[in-house]
Amino acid sequence: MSLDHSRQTSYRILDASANRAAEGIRTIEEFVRFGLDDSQAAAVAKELRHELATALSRLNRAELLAARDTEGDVGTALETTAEYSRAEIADVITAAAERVQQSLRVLEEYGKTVDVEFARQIESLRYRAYTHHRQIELDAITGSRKRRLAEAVLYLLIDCGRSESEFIERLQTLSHAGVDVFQLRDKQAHDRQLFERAKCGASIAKDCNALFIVNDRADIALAAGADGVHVGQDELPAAMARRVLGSERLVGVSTHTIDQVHQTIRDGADYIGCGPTFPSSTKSFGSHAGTAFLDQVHAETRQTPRPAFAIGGINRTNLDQVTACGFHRIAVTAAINDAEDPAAAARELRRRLVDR
Ligand SMILES: Cc1ncc(COP(=O)(O)OP(=O)(O)O)c(N)n1
Ligand SMILES: Cc1ncsc1CCOP(=O)(O)O
Ligand SMILES: [Mg+2]
Repeated sequence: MSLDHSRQTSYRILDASANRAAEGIRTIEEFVRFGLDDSQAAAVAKELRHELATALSRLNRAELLAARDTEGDVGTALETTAEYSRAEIADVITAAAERVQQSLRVLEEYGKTVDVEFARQIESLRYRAYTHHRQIELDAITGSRKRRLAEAVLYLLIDCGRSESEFIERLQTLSHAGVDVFQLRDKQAHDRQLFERAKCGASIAKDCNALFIVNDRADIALAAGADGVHVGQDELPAAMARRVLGSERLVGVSTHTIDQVHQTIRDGADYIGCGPTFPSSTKSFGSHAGTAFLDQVHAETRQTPRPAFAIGGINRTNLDQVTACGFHRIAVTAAINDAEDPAAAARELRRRLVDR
């Protein structure tokens, strides 16, 4: 092969692979943006696209275009049946992620014959794309809400607040301080106010990468676009809440006995609240399930993993008793909302839940 022909072959391969990589990255970016509504992941996806464009700008575009010969490409007629079998979005993402990895690898290898620095940039992009796309593939398969729930340790119950602006500020401050899940629980608020706050809270929480759950009301959770609902033992059964919300959103259920835990898991709840653990200034109870219940849940639910949040009177003073039961997820109201510095309280609780 003459030198000229060899260079033209490299450019022809680079041109085709660059297009495939860009298409694959864009396919995944669209899912992150419109399917996951995940602003952080969308920003990373956009960065990857720009990194590819920056690396490609090192190549001579005129040479790339001159080398392009789609009509003469013997590979265009070869299509596999697999290319047309995409039963679910997860299949689309898997195929796109594989396409990106393969085409970046091709760019890297043939790029070495043209510009070593280009090959280096592509290699670093390939690693970044691998990590990013792996997470998105997981999200597509398991659902991003479930993944974020699985990672959550600090869950805060909040009311509607004095005003919408105060509510927004509280959500933003506390999510930055480490609250993973917010639950709108306001027994005094009218439906309209609950709906308005739920709508606003769901949108703010999404931007902050936190989950937003509505207490008791599956209808309001759905109408407001919240991430899920939390129901108690005397409220809508989990299966009915699921019917209202569908499989994409989360259903959490309060449990006070081990039988309820087993039943709740059978009913398909995504997480459980376990308590009341200690006397609470937020809600009064005739009796408390206590830490003995937490011990029992921890011992019996290791085989059926569902995130379990201890609730009821938990604060910085008694937290160690909760973690000693093997619980590293808590749901609180007063410990954060009534603290002199709620953000500092959230940061401390989070640190102690994570540092084991
Ligand atoms: C996370 C979490 N766990 C338990 C509860 C209590 O729910 P419920 O028993 O329905 O009581 P109310 O909150 O409705 O008074 C919860 N809200 N969140
Ligand atoms: C709603 C609820 N259900 C069981 S305990 C509780 C209140 C939780 O708030 P606090 O953390 O202030 O006890
Ligand atoms: Mg309830």
